[in-house]
Amino acid sequence: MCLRNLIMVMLVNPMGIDDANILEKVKCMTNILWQDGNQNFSKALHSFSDELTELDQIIRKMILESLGIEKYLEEHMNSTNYLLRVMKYKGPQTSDTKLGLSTHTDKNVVTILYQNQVEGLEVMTKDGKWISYKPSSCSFVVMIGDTLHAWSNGRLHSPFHRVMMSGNEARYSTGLFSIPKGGYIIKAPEELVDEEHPLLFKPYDHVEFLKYYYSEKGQRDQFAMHTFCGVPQVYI
Ligand SMILES: O=C(O)CCC(=O)C(=O)O
Ligand SMILES: [Fe+2]
Repeated sequence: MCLRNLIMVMLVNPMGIDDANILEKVKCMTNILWQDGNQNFSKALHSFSDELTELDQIIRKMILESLGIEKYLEEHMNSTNYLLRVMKYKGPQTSDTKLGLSTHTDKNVVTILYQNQVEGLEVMTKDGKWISYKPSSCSFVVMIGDTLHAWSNGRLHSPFHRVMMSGNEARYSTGLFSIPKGGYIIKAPEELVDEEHPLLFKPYDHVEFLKYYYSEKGQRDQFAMHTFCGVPQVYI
């Protein structure tokens, strides 16, 4: 079991599919799970991922446009792959609240979450308060990850979030994660760095960062990105 799964050990069972927007890649996974490959399931997962990939790109385009740096659009879109994670959180069978998924920030670019009617997702506000998300069948949660926080030189914030569970019902959720390709160097565009906005993170490779994040030290480090490549700030 990898460390990523160890932190999820409490109530959640995740399954991840790399490149879920490519049908053949989804089939590789469903062929392992079902003898006949379960075509309906693989098609449903693929078309869901495909639609969310489009949504991810619309969101990222809006962000780049709002920051006035559309010229990086193509590079930005080409720098990522997509992972779909499907998760089941067991109901803890008690009215006490139990930790389903521990507090973390996402490490990727953008995450799009969708879930059934069972509540549990909580997001931390900037003043440190937890707010809970009330799910609805027609809403998605968009979460900014550490990569976009670093790339935007802090203009976008990657919030701490967690899942808290109570009661008997299982919570099912899915997340589509846009993830930087290995070897692609994440570096804030020069347009976003100036005297008022000094560089927050040194350029880095996401795969190298993940090696640190999944190390024993990294797993205990809530500010892993800062430790790994943060630029110490001098306040005068
Ligand atoms: O299940 C959820 O809604 C959240 C999952 C999550 O935060 C994650 O996989 O990073
Ligand atoms: Fe998350």
